[in-house]
Amino acid sequence: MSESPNLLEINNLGCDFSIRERLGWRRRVLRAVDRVDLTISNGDIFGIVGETGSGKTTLGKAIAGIQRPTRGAVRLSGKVVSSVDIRLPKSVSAQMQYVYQDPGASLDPRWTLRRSLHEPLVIHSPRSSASDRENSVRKMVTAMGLSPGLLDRFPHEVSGGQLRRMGLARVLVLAPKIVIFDEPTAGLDVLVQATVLGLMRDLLDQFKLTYILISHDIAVVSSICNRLAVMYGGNLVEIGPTTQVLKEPLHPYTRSLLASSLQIGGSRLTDSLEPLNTTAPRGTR
Ligand SMILES: Nc1ncnc2c1ncn2[C@@H]1O[C@H](COP(=O)(O)OP(=O)(O)OP(=O)(O)O)[C@@H](O)[C@H]1O
Repeated sequence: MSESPNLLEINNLGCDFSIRERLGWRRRVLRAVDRVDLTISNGDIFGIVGETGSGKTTLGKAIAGIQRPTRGAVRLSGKVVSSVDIRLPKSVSAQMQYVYQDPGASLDPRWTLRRSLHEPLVIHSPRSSASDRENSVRKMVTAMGLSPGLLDRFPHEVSGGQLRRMGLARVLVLAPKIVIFDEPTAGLDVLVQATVLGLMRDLLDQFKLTYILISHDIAVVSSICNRLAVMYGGNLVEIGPTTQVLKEPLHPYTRSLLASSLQIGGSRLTDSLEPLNTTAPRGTR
């Protein structure tokens, strides 16, 4: 079988939840994600933007294999890795990493940072030697701009920014192909946002990564992503190169998202209208 040119292909993906009616015990089906078709190429920084409850996190988790889809399939390099009846195998799950809003917060407060950073390698490469693991961990911590000396400390003994970087190091030490960031800059002030986005960019180049970036903030997504999808009510209503989506939004929801973002922080958004990759096709539904 010839290898697909797309790193990731998502076909007709859907995720339903069974939820209880407001009154009584009857249940109904909520289509959190429906009929999502997407292709992501090597090196893409692909943004998914939409309002709260539009299904961004559910979609991200379904792609990463954390949420089992109800319909459709996810293919990595042409091979089905997740569908209704296929659960992401361990060998593949290391290749697609999901990063929660603050990756530092997921580090165990009772463990030294060294133990937390070794742990994913112990799970995914159980035959690796302790010294090989230590080398990989030190290399990654250094790439994050941190001193390996910090590895002897506990989470409460480093700064918030250092902890966030340690959390990211824990994800990247597995050498994933695709990293899915869920709201990586939410709750940060604009200067720290810029630092986090700058670090993400550096790591992408250094480790040849591909990103999916989930955010409710179209200005943040536009500042770093070369392609953008707009999510509304569980559907991707618009997909295209970032510059085109910003300049010529096709869907009314995208237009209203842009209008409200321009009112809040217009200069940030217009700054990101610099030419990015405009060659990829776009569409709306
Ligand atoms: N485990 C679950 N059980 C039932 N409903 C769920 C579950 N997870 C999410 N939902 C619902 O699915 C819909 C999509 O949720 P999701 O978290 O994917 O949205 P989102 O766009 O990421 O929102 P936010 O920006 O607020 O994080 C929402 O209506 C949510 O209430």
